[in-house]
Formats: sequence, structure tokens, C-alpha cells
Amino acid sequence: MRARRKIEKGQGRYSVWENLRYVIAGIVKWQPLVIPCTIIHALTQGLSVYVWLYAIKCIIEIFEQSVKAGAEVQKVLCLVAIAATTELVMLVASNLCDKQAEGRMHDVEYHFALFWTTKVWTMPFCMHEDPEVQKNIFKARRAINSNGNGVAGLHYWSNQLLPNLVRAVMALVLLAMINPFIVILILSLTFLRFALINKASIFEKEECENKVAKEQMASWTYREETADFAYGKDIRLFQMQKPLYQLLRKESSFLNQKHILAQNKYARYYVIGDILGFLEEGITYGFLIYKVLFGGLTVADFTLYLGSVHNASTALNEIFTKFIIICSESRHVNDYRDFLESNIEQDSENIKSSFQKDYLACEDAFKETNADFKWEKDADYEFVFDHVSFQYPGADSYALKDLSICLKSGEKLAIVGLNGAGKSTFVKLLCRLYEPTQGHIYLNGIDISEYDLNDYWELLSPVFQEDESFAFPIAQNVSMQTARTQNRDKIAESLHDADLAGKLRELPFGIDTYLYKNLSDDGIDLSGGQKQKLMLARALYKAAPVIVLDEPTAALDAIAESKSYENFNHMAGGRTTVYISHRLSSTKFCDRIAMFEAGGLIEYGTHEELMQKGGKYAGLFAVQAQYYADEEETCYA
Ligand SMILES: Nc1ncnc2c1ncn2[C@@H]1O[C@H](COP(=O)(O)OP(=O)(O)OP(=O)(O)O)[C@@H](O)[C@H]1O
Repeated sequence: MRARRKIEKGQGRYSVWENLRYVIAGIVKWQPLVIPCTIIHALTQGLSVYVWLYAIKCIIEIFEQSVKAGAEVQKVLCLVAIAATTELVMLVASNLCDKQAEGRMHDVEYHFALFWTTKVWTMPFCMHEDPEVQKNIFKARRAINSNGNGVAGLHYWSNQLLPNLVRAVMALVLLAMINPFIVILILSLTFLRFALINKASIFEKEECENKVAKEQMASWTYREETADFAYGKDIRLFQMQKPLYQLLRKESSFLNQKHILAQNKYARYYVIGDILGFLEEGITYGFLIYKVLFGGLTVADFTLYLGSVHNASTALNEIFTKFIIICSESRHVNDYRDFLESNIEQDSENIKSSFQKDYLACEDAFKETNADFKWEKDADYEFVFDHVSFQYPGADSYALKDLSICLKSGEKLAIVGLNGAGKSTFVKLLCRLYEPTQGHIYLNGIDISEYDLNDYWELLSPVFQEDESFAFPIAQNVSMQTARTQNRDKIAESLHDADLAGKLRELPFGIDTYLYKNLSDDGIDLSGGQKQKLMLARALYKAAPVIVLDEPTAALDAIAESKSYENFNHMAGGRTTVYISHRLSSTKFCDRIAMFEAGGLIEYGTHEELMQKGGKYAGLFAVQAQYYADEEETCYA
């Protein structure tokens, strides 16, 4: 079934080490200075505790040797000065490197976030609305959402772990010199504690993240909608506060229960871990005291080893708590990689090959796109739908069933029909946002799936039902290009042709005025009809050889609508056009009319032919004509 592209899972779960290697590869690529900074931070932070430990051992030895009083004080002062200076230098270096690395990691995370964005942008449109894919998009975003999780978390917690590793290694080397079994005992008990807490962490991830991703997404969606000004009117006028509150409350108490469950598990394992830790310290301290009493260990060495046991114990404790957090951050990175590597099939061949090859390099894919490709304006473009059927992913019935229709080159084809007849689905298939479940669509005799998708999209100037405008300046909303590449005269001309010249004159910064206030305090909001005109201006600017208009006048007032009909032939010129409208007075300007019902073509011909036939189109037209006549009578009464 072609409409439902395969949702392949990623290559599988990666180990913590593989994910660390993966993030390190990103760091080396985008901010290599983070690596030496992290190493210097670990060494200086980890070794600084031994400076005083060693200095104190030496001071005690000086006293033990009981040389002349004057010389002792001098030596001690000298040692204190050296230790203090060394520690100060180490701490300064450690903090400087730590902050350098942390600052640069934002850039690394930003790069990883770009791949997530690229993946979402370039995945087949039909997958975007698949609930499973949406859940994966949401889960993957947690690894790069600037709150210290995932990619940033792996570095942050490794940066916290490494100084402790240096500290622990140093301590264990020192302890191994008096008895290697002590080291084996400490390490074994630490691994046991780690295994227990990690078990709780896996349980937490499963209960509080995987099993509740849907609920988390629901509560996230409700909050996003609450913050979105567009929902404000309905929330107030339909008094949605109470039901929304109850939904949020339900989600949050459900999530809360899961968190409590996970924390109870942690509590149990932490108690066992604490008992093991108590055992470990008791045995090692006991052993050291025994060595002083019966094994000939000097007081100076005793202080050094005592400090080492303490350091080994706290550092290992820190290592394993940090490592558990790293494991949990790694699971976020797994979600991220799973999403990036799943559904490898991408809309763009360049992106596809980059994701397959090495998606750390996929940024180059956008640079390689075939931007210079242009279709000839005056060439013939004929479309044929050949027994096309289409079923939406997850839907039980067909939205289009066995549709065969021809759109001749230069022809203006109107598609009419009641709500849900399949008109927009026809447009989506023509635009290759979906692939037919059965049948084929041909452009000039070649199956449209054989054209490069980006090249194919270059052929179309669409205006969709939904007026999706971005928080960009008006110019960018029309050109959909950056300021560097857009043609400002053409933008003004397109806005003029779309009947927005009057509005443009009122704008504080002309075509540079921002839409919405998200990114500019001087941003403006447009009315529904004005937004629709903006969409028309966007299609006019693109000036592609084939025009697709899905209810482009639904939000226009009567005068604007009538003007748009007058301009329609001028705008379309001799170009192949598909025009969807519920207002049949507009469709009679088209060369052919196709009437859809329940996903099938039931009538086809010119306006006159269909009127003569006296079928459903003629009936619908008569109802609307009657309505307009009644309206006119009321107006002039
Ligand atoms: N994303 C979707 N997932 C599942 N079913 C869908 C989806 N979009 C549309 N449908 C279903 O497909 C059928 C055709 O919808 P379509 O949007 O093509 O109708 P339409 O003729 O454009 O309707 P309208 O005049 O209301 O815009 C409808 O039954 C609709 O419920």
C-alpha cells in the first residue's frame, strides 16, 4: 500500500558508550574546543583535592622527623604556600574550562536540533500526521530542547563525572599500593549499588516516559493551545476553561502517580545501596586502623590513605549517581537517534542520502538542492488521474475511489462537491503530499512519482484552504525566501495583484513589517480574508506553470470575491489551473467542471453541459442561485 509508507524503526537501541561517541563526534565537528576544556576541567578539579592531602602528609612527616624548630616552620610555610598556589591555579583553570565548554555546548545542541528540524521538514507529509510518528517526534525533541536533557545532558553529566573519575582512580591507585583486595571490595560494592539504582532508573524511564508519552503529549498540546492567542476567543466564549482544567488535572494526576511509583522504587534501592556503602566504608576504615596498630603504617601515610578512602568512596558514589543520570540522558539520545534513523525515506534525495551516509553531515544537503531547476512557463502540462484510489493512514474507508480524470494543458478545471467529497484530497494527491493507494497520476505521460519531488513542487503554485502564514516579515511570507534572494519589486506587484496594496500602504515598515507580535513588537495581525489574499500573493510570486487553488475565496468579502473572479483569468493566464470552490458562481468561469461525491467523479463537463444535463451540479447551482437572488431581494427591499 503506497499511501502508507513504511515506518521503519531506527537501527536499534544504542549503548551509553555509542551515544557518548556520537555526541563527541558532534562536538569534534562543531565545537572541538569543548574536548580539551572538558579534559582540563576533569584533571584540575579531580586532582586539586590531592594537593592538600599530600601537603598534610608531608607536614606530618616533617613533624615526625622532629628537626630544628626554626627550619620546621619555614618548611611548613613553604609547603602551605606551594599547595595554596597550586590549588588556586587548578581551580581557576577548572572553572574557566568548565564555563567555556558549557557555553559552546549550546551551539552543539543547536546543530543536533537542526537535524531534528530537517527530519521533520523532509519526512513524507503523510507520515507527519501518523500518531506513532508524532509520538516519536515528541520523544526525540526531549533530547535537544535546551533544558539540559539528552545531548546537552550527556556532556553536562560527563563533565560532572570525569573529575570524580580522576579522583577515584587516584584514590584507588594509592589504596592498591597497600592492599589490592580493598580496591576489589570497594569496586564490587559500588557496581552492585549502581546496578540497583540503574534498575530503578530504567523503570522510571519506562513508567514516566515511554508508557505516558501520549499523556505527556496531550498535556503539552493543551498548554500550547492555551498559550496560543488564536485559541483564546474560543476558550473564553465556549467556556472551555473548566473542561481544559479537568483534562489537565486528569493528565497531571496520572503522570504524578507514575512518578510516585518510580520514586518508591528508587527509595527502596537507595536504602539497600546505603547499607552497602556503610559496609564498604566500615571495612576499609577498620583495615586502615588495623594497619596503623599492627602493620607499621605511619601516621602521615594513615592520613593520606584515610583521605584516599574518603575520596574513593565519595567519588565512586558521585560517579555512579552521575552515570545513572548519563544512562537516562542516553535513553533520550536513543529516542533522538531512533527518530532520525527511522523512516529513512526522505522527500529529498539529497537529504535521504545524507541521513543514510552520516546525518552529522546532512547540513550540506540543503546547500546541494537543485535550486536552479525551472520548468518552462509556456510548455504543455497535462495531468491524468488513472483509476486513482486513496485511503488516509488509519482510515477505514476511501477518501477517493477509482478516480479517472484528465486535466488538459492550459485548462481551468473546477472541482465542486459537498463537504467531505474528496476535493482537497484530490489536490493533496496532485501536489504529491500523499501517494495514491491504488492507481497512477501522470504528468505528460510520466508517473509523477518518477519526477524529483523538489523539481515537481517547483511546478506548482498552490493556495490551500488553511491560511498558514509565518511570523516573518510580509516580504518573506510572500516570497518564502530569505531577504538576500527575494525580489522586492515582484513581492510588491504580487501583493498588488492579490488586492493587498491598500493594506500595504498602512503598514509601518511596508513589506518589511512582521506578521504577528512573536518576533516584533511592531508586528501586525491580518484578518482572515487578508491572510487569504496573502496566500494568493505567495502563489502569484512563485508564478509556477500550474496553479492549484483550494477554496481561495472562502474568507473574502463579496467585493473582494467578485474582484478575484475578474482577476482570475488575468492571473491564471494560459496556465493549467485546478480551482476548488463551494461558490458555483465562480466555477462557471472554468473550462471544465468536475463534480465529486463520496470520493468519486459523478459529473464532468462545461458549466452549460452540466446545467443542460440537469443533474446534481445543476441542482446545487439552482439552490445557490436562489439563495443569491433571495439575498439580493432582501438587500434591496
Ligand atoms: N487527514 C485525514 N485523515 C483521515 N481522513 C481524512 C483526512 N483528511 C480528510 N479525511 C477524510 O477524507 C474525506 C475527504 O476529505 P476532503 O478534505 O478531501 O473533502 P473536501 O471535499 O475537500 O471537503 P470540504 O469541502 O469540507 O473541504 C472526508 O471523509 C474526510 O473525513
